[in-house]
Amino acid sequence: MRDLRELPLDRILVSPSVLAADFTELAAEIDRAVQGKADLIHLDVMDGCFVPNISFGPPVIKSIRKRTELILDTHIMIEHPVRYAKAFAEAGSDHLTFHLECADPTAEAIEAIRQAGCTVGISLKPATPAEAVFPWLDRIDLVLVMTVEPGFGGQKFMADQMPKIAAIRREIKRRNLHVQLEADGGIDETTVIPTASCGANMIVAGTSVFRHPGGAAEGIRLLHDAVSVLDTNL
Ligand SMILES: O=C(CO)[C@@H](O)[C@H](O)COP(=O)(O)O
Repeated sequence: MRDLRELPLDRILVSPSVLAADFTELAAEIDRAVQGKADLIHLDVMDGCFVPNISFGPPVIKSIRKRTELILDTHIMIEHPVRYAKAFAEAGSDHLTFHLECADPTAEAIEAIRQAGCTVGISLKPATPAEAVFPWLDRIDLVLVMTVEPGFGGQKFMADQMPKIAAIRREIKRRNLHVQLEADGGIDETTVIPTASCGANMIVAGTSVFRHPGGAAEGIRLLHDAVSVLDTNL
């Protein structure tokens, strides 16, 4: 099963971001996340234009694809998703989340990603209000709320994004939509609590997983343990 639409909506899922992994042993890092019961693998693609950083692209994704059967949850922080959707799909991405703030028209980006055979997500930078994604909710599979400015791992969690997560959760519920609500940036076993309490059911974590002194599996376990006692009301 490699279809994001088949993942549960009523359970907290963890998507470790390989941006924080040790790239000299990427295969082993992926194995550790899989053994630690990651639900997906999060891939942060940065083009040096949409965000002031460059990470990796299709060749690295192609290598990761060989290592795991988990859904490759690919966050494309790029200006032109329309131009590159097919290349990411061919490399092995199952899901592509683009930014509402990118240079391409939103409808065209959604169409290009569907045409490429991937499920579709829209991400919002911290300054973009929740309401901006509402017109698109019935055409996508996932909303990604950034809890840091996109571009770098290891930043401080922005608690002021919690009302946005809560507002999007309310709208998904009100319209009874099948949409995953993901949060990303600065999430660890402490900050996951407000994030999940406000209604995010998919958690991206880089530093707290791949840089955990006890290893990636321990980082994932701590996130799951932290939310296991919550009444998340998803
Ligand atoms: O998309 C991004 C950054 O732009 C994130 O996926 C971060 O890379 C998450 O890393 P941590 O904040 O958990 O270190």
